[in-house]
Amino acid sequence: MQSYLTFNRNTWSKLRNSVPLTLTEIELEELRGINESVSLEEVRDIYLPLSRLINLYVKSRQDRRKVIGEFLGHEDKIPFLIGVAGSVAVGKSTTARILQALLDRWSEHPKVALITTDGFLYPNDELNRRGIMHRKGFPESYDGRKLVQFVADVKAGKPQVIAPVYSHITYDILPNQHKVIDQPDILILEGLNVLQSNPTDDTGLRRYVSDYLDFSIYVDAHVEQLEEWYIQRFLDFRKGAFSDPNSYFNHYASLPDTQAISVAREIWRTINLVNLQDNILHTRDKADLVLQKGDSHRMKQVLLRH
Ligand SMILES: Nc1ncnc2c1ncn2[C@@H]1O[C@H](COP(=O)(O)OP(=O)(O)OP(=O)(O)O)[C@@H](O)[C@H]1O
Ligand SMILES: CC(C)(CO)[C@@H](O)C(=O)NCCC(=O)O
Repeated sequence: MQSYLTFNRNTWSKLRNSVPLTLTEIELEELRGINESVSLEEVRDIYLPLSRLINLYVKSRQDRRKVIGEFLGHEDKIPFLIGVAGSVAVGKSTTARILQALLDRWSEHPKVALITTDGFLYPNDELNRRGIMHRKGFPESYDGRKLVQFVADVKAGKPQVIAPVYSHITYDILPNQHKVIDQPDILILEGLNVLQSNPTDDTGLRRYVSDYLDFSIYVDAHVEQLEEWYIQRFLDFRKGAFSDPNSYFNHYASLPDTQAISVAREIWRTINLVNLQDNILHTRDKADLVLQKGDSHRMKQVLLRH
Protein backbone atom coordinates (compact mmCIF):
# COMPACT_ATOMS: atom_id res chain seq x y z
CA MET A 1 0.00 0.00 0.00
CA GLN A 2 2.53 2.54 -1.14
CA SER A 3 0.23 5.39 -1.99
CA TYR A 4 -1.00 5.74 1.60
CA LEU A 5 0.21 7.96 4.41
CA THR A 6 0.40 5.89 7.60
CA PHE A 7 -0.53 7.17 11.04
CA ASN A 8 -0.31 5.46 14.41
CA ARG A 9 -2.88 6.34 17.07
CA ASN A 10 -0.80 9.09 18.51
CA THR A 11 -0.03 10.96 15.30
CA TRP A 12 -3.59 10.53 14.04
CA SER A 13 -5.19 11.75 17.25
CA LYS A 14 -3.20 15.01 17.07
CA LEU A 15 -4.86 15.79 13.74
CA ARG A 16 -8.04 16.58 15.57
CA ASN A 17 -6.62 20.12 15.85
CA SER A 18 -9.37 22.60 16.37
CA VAL A 19 -12.27 20.16 16.60
CA PRO A 20 -13.93 20.98 19.92
CA LEU A 21 -12.96 18.29 22.43
CA THR A 22 -16.11 18.53 24.39
CA LEU A 23 -19.17 16.63 23.36
CA THR A 24 -22.35 17.73 25.05
CA GLU A 25 -24.11 15.35 27.43
CA ILE A 26 -26.78 14.78 24.79
CA GLU A 27 -24.19 13.91 22.17
CA LEU A 28 -22.50 11.57 24.62
CA GLU A 29 -25.78 9.81 25.31
CA GLU A 30 -26.37 9.52 21.58
CA LEU A 31 -22.96 7.93 21.09
CA ARG A 32 -23.47 5.55 24.02
CA GLY A 33 -26.80 4.55 22.49
CA ILE A 34 -24.98 3.51 19.31
CA ASN A 35 -22.84 0.96 21.07
CA GLU A 36 -22.01 0.78 24.76
CA SER A 37 -18.67 -0.89 24.07
CA VAL A 38 -17.30 2.03 22.07
CA SER A 39 -14.93 3.95 24.31
CA LEU A 40 -14.95 7.70 24.46
CA GLU A 41 -11.20 7.69 24.04
CA GLU A 42 -11.73 5.98 20.67
CA VAL A 43 -14.24 8.61 19.61
CA ARG A 44 -11.90 11.42 20.62
CA ASP A 45 -8.65 9.99 19.22
CA ILE A 46 -9.88 8.33 16.05
CA TYR A 47 -13.31 9.51 14.98
CA LEU A 48 -13.02 13.23 15.78
CA PRO A 49 -9.93 13.66 13.51
CA LEU A 50 -11.75 11.63 10.88
CA SER A 51 -14.80 13.88 11.11
CA ARG A 52 -12.49 16.90 10.68
CA LEU A 53 -10.94 15.40 7.56
CA ILE A 54 -14.31 14.59 6.05
CA ASN A 55 -15.60 18.07 6.90
CA LEU A 56 -12.69 19.54 4.90
CA TYR A 57 -13.50 17.32 1.92
CA VAL A 58 -17.19 18.23 2.06
CA LYS A 59 -16.44 21.94 2.31
CA SER A 60 -14.15 21.78 -0.68
CA ARG A 61 -16.83 19.95 -2.67
CA GLN A 62 -19.41 22.55 -1.62
CA ASP A 63 -17.09 25.35 -2.77
CA ARG A 64 -16.77 23.74 -6.20
CA ARG A 65 -20.54 23.37 -6.39
CA LYS A 66 -20.94 27.06 -5.56
CA VAL A 67 -18.71 27.94 -8.52
CA ILE A 68 -20.80 25.79 -10.85
CA GLY A 69 -23.96 27.22 -9.28
CA GLU A 70 -22.77 30.78 -9.85
CA PHE A 71 -21.91 29.93 -13.43
CA LEU A 72 -25.27 28.32 -14.13
CA GLY A 73 -27.32 30.73 -12.07
CA HIS A 74 -28.80 27.96 -9.90
CA GLU A 75 -27.34 25.52 -7.42
CA ASP A 76 -28.42 21.88 -7.11
CA LYS A 77 -28.28 20.20 -3.75
CA ILE A 78 -26.13 17.11 -4.31
CA PRO A 79 -25.27 14.96 -1.27
CA PHE A 80 -21.66 14.09 -0.48
CA LEU A 81 -21.49 10.30 -0.57
CA ILE A 82 -19.28 8.37 1.86
CA GLY A 83 -18.84 4.60 1.49
CA VAL A 84 -17.92 2.36 4.46
CA ALA A 85 -16.71 -1.10 3.42
CA GLY A 86 -15.17 -4.13 5.16
CA SER A 87 -15.90 -7.66 6.36
CA VAL A 88 -19.03 -8.88 8.09
CA ALA A 89 -18.68 -8.10 11.83
CA VAL A 90 -15.73 -5.71 11.49
CA GLY A 91 -17.86 -2.84 12.78
CA LYS A 92 -18.96 -1.04 9.61
CA SER A 93 -22.35 -0.06 10.92
CA THR A 94 -20.94 1.06 14.27
CA THR A 95 -18.30 3.18 12.48
CA ALA A 96 -20.94 4.62 10.16
CA ARG A 97 -23.22 5.51 13.05
CA ILE A 98 -20.45 7.21 15.04
CA LEU A 99 -19.52 9.21 11.95
CA GLN A 100 -23.13 10.17 11.38
CA ALA A 101 -23.44 11.43 14.95
CA LEU A 102 -20.19 13.41 14.71
CA LEU A 103 -20.68 14.83 11.22
CA ASP A 104 -24.10 16.26 11.81
CA ARG A 105 -22.67 18.53 14.51
CA TRP A 106 -21.01 20.63 11.80
CA SER A 107 -22.98 23.64 10.60
CA GLU A 108 -21.89 23.14 6.97
CA HIS A 109 -23.62 19.77 6.75
CA PRO A 110 -26.30 19.38 9.37
CA LYS A 111 -28.29 16.67 7.62
CA VAL A 112 -26.42 13.35 7.54
CA ALA A 113 -28.28 10.22 6.43
CA LEU A 114 -27.20 6.60 6.72
CA ILE A 115 -28.13 3.61 4.58
CA THR A 116 -26.89 0.04 4.71
CA THR A 117 -26.66 -1.98 1.51
CA ASP A 118 -28.21 -4.94 3.41
CA GLY A 119 -31.57 -3.51 2.26
CA PHE A 120 -30.63 -4.32 -1.33
CA LEU A 121 -30.20 -8.05 -0.65
CA TYR A 122 -32.82 -10.11 -2.47
CA PRO A 123 -35.60 -11.24 -0.13
CA ASN A 124 -35.16 -14.80 1.21
CA ASP A 125 -37.88 -16.10 -1.16
CA GLU A 126 -35.89 -14.89 -4.13
CA LEU A 127 -32.59 -16.18 -2.71
CA ASN A 128 -34.21 -19.59 -2.25
CA ARG A 129 -35.70 -19.49 -5.74
CA ARG A 130 -32.22 -18.84 -7.13
CA GLY A 131 -30.71 -21.52 -4.85
CA ILE A 132 -28.32 -19.03 -3.22
CA MET A 133 -29.63 -18.75 0.34
CA HIS A 134 -26.22 -19.93 1.60
CA ARG A 135 -24.58 -17.09 -0.35
CA LYS A 136 -26.11 -14.16 1.51
CA GLY A 137 -23.67 -11.24 1.32
CA PHE A 138 -21.99 -12.52 -1.87
CA PRO A 139 -22.27 -10.24 -4.94
CA GLU A 140 -25.02 -12.36 -6.53
CA SER A 141 -27.23 -12.04 -3.43
CA TYR A 142 -27.80 -8.31 -3.99
CA ASP A 143 -30.05 -6.57 -6.46
CA GLY A 144 -27.08 -4.65 -7.85
CA ARG A 145 -29.09 -2.77 -10.42
CA LYS A 146 -31.50 -1.46 -7.78
CA LEU A 147 -28.60 -0.45 -5.53
CA VAL A 148 -26.78 1.46 -8.29
CA GLN A 149 -30.03 3.12 -9.36
CA PHE A 150 -30.61 4.22 -5.76
CA VAL A 151 -27.13 5.73 -5.52
CA ALA A 152 -27.42 7.36 -8.97
CA ASP A 153 -30.75 8.96 -7.98
CA VAL A 154 -29.32 10.30 -4.72
CA LYS A 155 -26.29 11.72 -6.53
CA ALA A 156 -28.53 13.27 -9.17
CA GLY A 157 -30.03 15.36 -6.37
CA LYS A 158 -33.46 13.71 -6.54
CA PRO A 159 -35.72 14.31 -3.53
CA GLN A 160 -37.32 11.44 -1.59
CA VAL A 161 -35.33 8.48 -2.87
CA ILE A 162 -36.57 5.19 -1.39
CA ALA A 163 -34.33 2.44 0.04
CA PRO A 164 -35.55 -0.99 1.19
CA VAL A 165 -34.82 -2.20 4.73
CA TYR A 166 -33.28 -5.47 5.96
CA SER A 167 -33.74 -6.96 9.43
CA HIS A 168 -31.07 -9.03 11.17
CA ILE A 169 -33.86 -10.37 13.40
CA THR A 170 -36.21 -11.73 10.74
CA TYR A 171 -33.08 -12.35 8.60
CA ASP A 172 -35.01 -10.97 5.64
CA ILE A 173 -36.09 -7.80 3.81
CA LEU A 174 -38.94 -6.12 5.70
CA PRO A 175 -41.70 -6.14 3.08
CA ASN A 176 -43.61 -3.09 4.31
CA GLN A 177 -40.78 -0.85 5.37
CA HIS A 178 -38.48 1.56 3.59
CA LYS A 179 -36.24 4.52 4.30
CA VAL A 180 -36.57 7.85 2.53
CA ILE A 181 -33.45 9.78 1.58
CA ASP A 182 -34.42 13.38 0.99
CA GLN A 183 -31.47 15.44 -0.24
CA PRO A 184 -29.23 15.19 2.81
CA ASP A 185 -25.94 17.10 2.93
CA ILE A 186 -24.10 13.80 3.41
CA LEU A 187 -25.17 10.21 2.81
CA ILE A 188 -23.13 7.45 4.44
CA LEU A 189 -23.57 4.18 2.56
CA GLU A 190 -22.38 1.22 4.59
CA GLY A 191 -21.97 -2.34 3.35
CA LEU A 192 -19.48 -5.03 2.52
CA ASN A 193 -20.03 -4.46 -1.22
CA VAL A 194 -19.70 -0.68 -1.62
CA LEU A 195 -16.24 -0.89 -3.21
CA GLN A 196 -16.94 -3.92 -5.36
CA SER A 197 -16.91 -3.72 -9.14
CA ASN A 198 -19.58 -6.15 -10.17
CA PRO A 199 -21.28 -5.51 -13.46
CA THR A 200 -24.75 -4.25 -12.70
CA ASP A 201 -25.89 -3.42 -16.16
CA ASP A 202 -26.05 -6.12 -18.79
CA THR A 203 -26.65 -3.64 -21.61
CA GLY A 204 -22.91 -3.03 -21.67
CA LEU A 205 -22.96 0.17 -19.65
CA ARG A 206 -21.16 -0.95 -16.50
CA ARG A 207 -21.81 1.16 -13.47
CA TYR A 208 -20.66 0.56 -9.91
CA VAL A 209 -21.60 2.08 -6.57
CA SER A 210 -17.95 3.08 -6.21
CA ASP A 211 -18.26 5.38 -9.27
CA TYR A 212 -20.50 7.63 -7.18
CA LEU A 213 -18.55 7.72 -3.91
CA ASP A 214 -16.90 10.99 -2.92
CA PHE A 215 -14.92 9.39 -0.10
CA SER A 216 -14.45 5.78 0.92
CA ILE A 217 -13.39 4.05 4.12
CA TYR A 218 -12.39 0.39 4.52
CA VAL A 219 -12.58 -0.96 8.07
CA ASP A 220 -9.92 -3.64 8.44
CA ALA A 221 -8.90 -6.28 11.00
CA HIS A 222 -7.16 -9.67 11.06
CA VAL A 223 -9.31 -12.68 10.24
CA GLU A 224 -8.79 -14.29 13.66
CA GLN A 225 -10.12 -11.13 15.22
CA LEU A 226 -13.09 -11.01 12.85
CA GLU A 227 -14.06 -14.59 13.65
CA GLU A 228 -13.98 -13.80 17.36
CA TRP A 229 -16.14 -10.67 16.90
CA TYR A 230 -18.59 -12.57 14.70
CA ILE A 231 -18.98 -15.34 17.29
CA GLN A 232 -19.30 -12.83 20.13
CA ARG A 233 -22.01 -10.90 18.27
CA PHE A 234 -23.82 -14.17 17.53
CA LEU A 235 -23.78 -14.99 21.27
CA ASP A 236 -24.98 -11.48 22.15
CA PHE A 237 -27.79 -11.76 19.59
CA ARG A 238 -28.69 -15.16 21.01
CA LYS A 239 -29.26 -13.66 24.43
CA GLY A 240 -31.21 -10.72 23.02
CA ALA A 241 -32.71 -10.62 19.56
CA PHE A 242 -32.84 -14.37 18.86
CA SER A 243 -35.18 -14.94 21.79
CA ASP A 244 -37.76 -12.84 19.93
CA PRO A 245 -40.18 -15.42 18.46
CA ASN A 246 -40.04 -13.51 15.13
CA SER A 247 -36.33 -14.08 14.94
CA TYR A 248 -35.08 -16.37 12.19
CA PHE A 249 -32.54 -17.69 14.68
CA ASN A 250 -35.08 -18.25 17.45
CA HIS A 251 -34.28 -21.97 17.51
CA TYR A 252 -30.68 -21.10 18.48
CA ALA A 253 -31.82 -19.19 21.57
CA SER A 254 -31.95 -22.35 23.68
CA LEU A 255 -28.64 -23.85 22.50
CA PRO A 256 -25.95 -24.28 25.13
CA ASP A 257 -22.95 -21.94 24.70
CA THR A 258 -20.56 -24.52 23.29
CA GLN A 259 -23.00 -25.58 20.58
CA ALA A 260 -23.91 -21.98 19.74
CA ILE A 261 -20.20 -21.21 19.35
CA SER A 262 -19.73 -24.08 16.91
CA VAL A 263 -22.79 -23.04 14.88
CA ALA A 264 -21.48 -19.47 14.68
CA ARG A 265 -17.97 -20.65 13.77
CA GLU A 266 -19.37 -22.86 11.03
CA ILE A 267 -21.43 -19.99 9.53
CA TRP A 268 -18.40 -17.72 9.76
CA ARG A 269 -16.02 -20.18 8.09
CA THR A 270 -18.31 -21.45 5.35
CA ILE A 271 -19.99 -18.18 4.38
CA ASN A 272 -18.60 -14.92 5.71
CA LEU A 273 -14.89 -15.80 5.67
CA VAL A 274 -15.14 -17.16 2.12
CA ASN A 275 -16.93 -13.98 1.04
CA LEU A 276 -14.24 -11.87 2.71
CA GLN A 277 -11.45 -13.71 0.93
CA ASP A 278 -13.12 -13.93 -2.46
CA ASN A 279 -14.98 -10.65 -2.75
CA ILE A 280 -14.23 -8.09 -0.06
CA LEU A 281 -10.57 -8.02 0.97
CA HIS A 282 -9.25 -7.00 -2.44
CA THR A 283 -11.47 -3.89 -2.43
CA ARG A 284 -9.36 -2.49 0.45
CA ASP A 285 -6.86 -1.11 -2.08
CA LYS A 286 -9.53 1.15 -3.55
CA ALA A 287 -10.36 2.93 -0.30
CA ASP A 288 -9.34 6.52 0.38
CA LEU A 289 -8.87 5.66 4.03
CA VAL A 290 -8.20 2.36 5.81
CA LEU A 291 -8.97 2.00 9.52
CA GLN A 292 -6.94 -0.90 10.94
CA LYS A 293 -8.32 -2.32 14.15
CA GLY A 294 -6.56 -4.49 16.72
CA ASP A 295 -7.80 -6.16 19.91
CA SER A 296 -11.15 -5.05 21.27
CA HIS A 297 -11.86 -2.90 18.20
CA ARG A 298 -9.11 -0.49 19.27
CA MET A 299 -7.68 1.31 16.23
CA LYS A 300 -4.02 0.49 15.61
CA GLN A 301 -3.32 2.41 12.46
CA VAL A 302 -4.93 4.74 9.95
CA LEU A 303 -3.89 4.82 6.28
CA LEU A 304 -4.81 7.82 4.14
CA ARG A 305 -4.44 7.83 0.39
CA HIS A 306 -2.57 10.87 -0.90
N1 LIG B 1 -15.65 0.56 17.87
C1 LIG B 1 -16.17 -0.52 18.49
N2 LIG B 1 -15.89 -0.77 19.79
C2 LIG B 1 -16.38 -1.86 20.40
N3 LIG B 1 -17.16 -2.79 19.81
C3 LIG B 1 -17.47 -2.62 18.52
C4 LIG B 1 -16.99 -1.46 17.78
N4 LIG B 1 -17.46 -1.57 16.51
C5 LIG B 1 -18.19 -2.72 16.46
N5 LIG B 1 -18.19 -3.34 17.65
C6 LIG B 1 -18.85 -4.63 17.91
O1 LIG B 1 -18.47 -5.54 16.86
C7 LIG B 1 -19.57 -6.28 16.37
C8 LIG B 1 -19.80 -6.01 14.89
O2 LIG B 1 -20.16 -4.67 14.72
P1 LIG B 1 -21.18 -4.16 13.59
O3 LIG B 1 -22.50 -4.83 13.75
O4 LIG B 1 -21.10 -2.66 13.59
O5 LIG B 1 -20.44 -4.76 12.31
P2 LIG B 1 -20.79 -4.75 10.77
O6 LIG B 1 -19.46 -4.69 10.08
O7 LIG B 1 -21.73 -3.65 10.45
O8 LIG B 1 -21.46 -6.16 10.54
P3 LIG B 1 -22.49 -6.70 9.40
O9 LIG B 1 -21.77 -6.60 8.10
O10 LIG B 1 -22.79 -8.10 9.75
O11 LIG B 1 -23.71 -5.81 9.45
C9 LIG B 1 -20.76 -5.89 17.22
O12 LIG B 1 -20.89 -6.83 18.24
C10 LIG B 1 -20.36 -4.52 17.78
O13 LIG B 1 -20.93 -4.29 19.06
C1 LIG C 1 -26.53 -9.47 6.01
C2 LIG C 1 -25.05 -9.73 5.86
C3 LIG C 1 -24.76 -10.31 4.47
C4 LIG C 1 -24.25 -8.41 5.89
O1 LIG C 1 -24.57 -7.62 6.94
C5 LIG C 1 -24.51 -10.68 6.95
O2 LIG C 1 -24.75 -10.18 8.21
C6 LIG C 1 -25.11 -12.09 6.83
O3 LIG C 1 -26.21 -12.32 7.22
N1 LIG C 1 -24.35 -13.03 6.26
C7 LIG C 1 -24.81 -14.36 5.97
C8 LIG C 1 -24.30 -15.38 6.91
C9 LIG C 1 -24.65 -15.08 8.36
O4 LIG C 1 -25.77 -15.43 8.81
O5 LIG C 1 -23.84 -14.47 9.03
